[in-house]
Amino acid sequence: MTTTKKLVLIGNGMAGVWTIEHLLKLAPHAYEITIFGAEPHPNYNRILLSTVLAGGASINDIIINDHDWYRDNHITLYTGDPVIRIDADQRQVISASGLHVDYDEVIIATGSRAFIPPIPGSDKDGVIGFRDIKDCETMIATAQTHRKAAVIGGGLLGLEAARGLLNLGMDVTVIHINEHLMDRQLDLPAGLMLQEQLEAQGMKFLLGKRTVELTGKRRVTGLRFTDGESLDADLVVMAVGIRPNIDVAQSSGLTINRGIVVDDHLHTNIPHISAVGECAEHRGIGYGLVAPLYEQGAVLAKRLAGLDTAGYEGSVTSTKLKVAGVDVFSAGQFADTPQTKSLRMQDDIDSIYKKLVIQDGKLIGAVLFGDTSEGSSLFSLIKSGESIVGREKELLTGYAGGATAVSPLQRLESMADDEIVCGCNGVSKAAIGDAVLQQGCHTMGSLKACTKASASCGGCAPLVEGLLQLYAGDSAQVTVKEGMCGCTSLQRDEIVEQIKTMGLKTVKEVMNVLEWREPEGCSKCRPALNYYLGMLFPAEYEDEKESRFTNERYHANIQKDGTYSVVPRIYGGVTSPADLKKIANVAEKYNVPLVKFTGGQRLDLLGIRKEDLPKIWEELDMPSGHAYGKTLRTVKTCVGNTFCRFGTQDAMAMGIKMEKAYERLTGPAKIKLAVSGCPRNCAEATIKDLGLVAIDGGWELHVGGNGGVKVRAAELLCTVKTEEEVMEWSSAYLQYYREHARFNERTAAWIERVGLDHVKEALADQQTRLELVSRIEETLSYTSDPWKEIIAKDELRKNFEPLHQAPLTGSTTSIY
Ligand SMILES: Cc1cc2nc3c(=O)[nH]c(=O)nc-3n(C[C@H](O)[C@H](O)[C@H](O)COP(=O)(O)OP(=O)(O)OC[C@H]3O[C@@H](n4cnc5c(N)ncnc54)[C@H](O)[C@@H]3O)c2cc1C
Ligand SMILES: NC(=O)c1ccc[n+]([C@@H]2O[C@H](COP(=O)([O-])OP(=O)(O)OC[C@H]3O[C@@H](n4cnc5c(N)ncnc54)[C@H](O)[C@@H]3O)[C@@H](O)[C@H]2O)c1
Ligand code: SF4
Ligand code: FES
Repeated sequence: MTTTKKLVLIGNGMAGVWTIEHLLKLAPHAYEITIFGAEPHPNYNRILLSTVLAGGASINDIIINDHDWYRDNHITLYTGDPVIRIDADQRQVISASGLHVDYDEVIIATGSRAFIPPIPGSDKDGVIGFRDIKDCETMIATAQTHRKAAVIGGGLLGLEAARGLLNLGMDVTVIHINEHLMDRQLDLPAGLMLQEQLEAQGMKFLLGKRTVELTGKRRVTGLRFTDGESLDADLVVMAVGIRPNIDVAQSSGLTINRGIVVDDHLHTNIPHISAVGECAEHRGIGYGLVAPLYEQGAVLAKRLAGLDTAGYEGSVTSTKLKVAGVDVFSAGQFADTPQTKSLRMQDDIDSIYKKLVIQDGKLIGAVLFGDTSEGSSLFSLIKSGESIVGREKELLTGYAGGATAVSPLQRLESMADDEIVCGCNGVSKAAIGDAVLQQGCHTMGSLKACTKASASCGGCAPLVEGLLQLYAGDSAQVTVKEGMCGCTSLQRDEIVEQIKTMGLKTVKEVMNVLEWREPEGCSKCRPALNYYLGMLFPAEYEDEKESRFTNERYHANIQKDGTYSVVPRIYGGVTSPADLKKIANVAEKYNVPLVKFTGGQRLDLLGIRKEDLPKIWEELDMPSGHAYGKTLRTVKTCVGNTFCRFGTQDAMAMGIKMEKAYERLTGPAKIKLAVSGCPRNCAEATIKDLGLVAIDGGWELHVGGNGGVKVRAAELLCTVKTEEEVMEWSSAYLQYYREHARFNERTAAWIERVGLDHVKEALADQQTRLELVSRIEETLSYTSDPWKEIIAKDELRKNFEPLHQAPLTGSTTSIY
């Protein structure tokens, strides 16, 4: 007869208890289990403390296993009683309260604690880390009585803490030692984009700053920095990294380096004592994210269950910042080395950045900002180590589709059953398969409720969705794709309809009333709602600057080195000596590094510092060219019949008339126009959103063209005789597009989707056209020149002052 062995787990946290859960599945009756926890709570999801702080969940919501679970599984739980020592000779675990518990096997899973750097004053009241429920409760309580918070450390934890404190109504400044945020996960361009988006949410930053003292008597009142500057603060949250909890191991004679040294089977140097989680160090690495810890736990559980296991060989990690409204993803090695090659794509209009790091033909790292939809498939590629030769660029643009050697479906099929799909919640492929096939979960919602997959950071949602489709086939009801983003399942037309019928007037109101899943929305839905509201209520709606992308907030295009470009409006591409002189004078005075003609026949001044923008606009005294926004950009013209012997109409005059009529017009996406004086079409009018081509005795209106990534020839909408008719049809078409396209949808994609016949039909009736004309005219009547507005208002000018500007280049140094 075999006797049940005694297993003691030290540490009631995420890695340890997950190992026990796994063990119970593999060998339910093999051990009599005792768990010691230093905290007074049952096992909870530490990851979701950020969500609790941000107001998105309660403490109860984040409990993984309540007291009943321990009881049902015959586990003895001692909470609030830390273990102080293991007596390996006596095979006993000794707790602070004096308990001695016998063991056959013991697991140390004591995790980490927040690193509190030895800055003078860091022991004052009001200085805390962010690690457990207690810290979270302290922050929530402090926000009720105090206002100013400082977070030291601009990493994942610091930024999630800062977002939570903002939600609690505090004025929050993040102090970061390096020149860009999340320097352990992101490169400079992504770090800068992140900073811009968080600033727009109200977060303040002091970058490249080292704190030397926390001031105040008993309670902290402020911080002092090496450069002599200071900052007031009633609460200081330290988020500068973690240190493994090794006290028990130290007092028990285990081998310790930075963490408790373990081999591939999670053995320590003393028999029958294993370690798992953040307290363990495997092959010189201590992990600070749950996915690798669960992989360790799976190996340990198998070994303790007496099953063969190949051992743990280390993990590639991926992270996703859990801040609503910001999409950031980083996996593997993001920094360049002499052995690596990288591909980058930067879209400053929509604030999207992608970087792939490649070594020996394999993907070894990726950084995504703004559009993280490819995150999980890139991460799978990094983990699989398969060759990506020949499809690197498709992977970067996200158009890999059929070009991949292994299709996404094949990759999902070839995943091992015990591979973790949702790192945050330790959900394996097999668990998802079970939920779909055995428990009938055929929607993302039911799958989430059943397995918790995708319920934390959301980074695994595309992978979970792929598996849902793999297992459920045609009966999968994938709802996430239906909405305009993951925050809602409503489609664009439903949202616009609801805004109209319910008279919703602000982005916040729309999100509240239409029950957004993410209370703050995300970088996809916020700008979209802002546009729809402005389009529907041009007279009353106050544009929400924080919902706009960087370029539109600063009315200039941000460049890859953090400087801006300025493009003044030159109607129809026709300029004058006086305007050219103004541009030349400004370029000379401000040492503008580059002056260049754009593809749209304008002059672009590149390399301008943010703080110089208002002065330059003032001195130029020209209207904004809106080269940065989802607006009318340019009307390109040929010389037409004024000079050209082939010309049949005055293309320049027509182009200038149109540009004056529609300048400052906002749209779902940018809008480009052109006018050619004859069918030779020198202004390339047939690859524009709206292009006029002159013919004998009239004009052809071509629509839905595009000369960008996916070239599309425009289609003929109509042929008209007079300039008045040109303006009537143009206005009606542009307004119809404004009212019906999805946010971010260029006319080319829109017409491709709805069909030219639909547009022709919609505009066929003159009465309808005139109503559209009157609506576009009303909208245009409320617009004003943004540069002039900023020049005139001190409070707007202030936004351009170099407040806490990080140096734009330089090396990253670190820490402690
Ligand atoms: C706010 C926050 C957000 C996070 N977000 C993410 C995320 O989005 N994604 C991600 O992958 N990771 C995230 N992490 C990190 C993740 O929570 C940790 O990697 C994970 O919790 C580590 O698990 P662990 O079991 O090793 O340690 P823990 O979960 O810390 O558990 C260790 C437990 O042991 C207890 N203990 C310590 N000493 C003793 C002792 N002597 N006796 C008894 N008990 C003891 C501790 O009190 C603790 O309860 C986040 C962390 C925080 C703080
Ligand atoms: N979404 C997520 O995945 C998530 C969220 C929260 C926490 N975590 C995990 O929790 C752990 C702790 O997170 P973290 O952000 O503290 O660690 P981190 O090491 O990722 O970041 C700490 C940051 O603080 C900066 N720093 C260091 N010393 C500083 C100083 N004296 N002054 C100002 N800045 C300083 C560093 O440059 C670094 O960027 C990590 O393991 C992290 O992976 C993950
Ligand atoms: S499009 Fe015709 S009118 Fe215009 S420049 Fe070319 S040839 Fe001349
Ligand atoms: S990986 Fe974070 S929720 Fe699944």
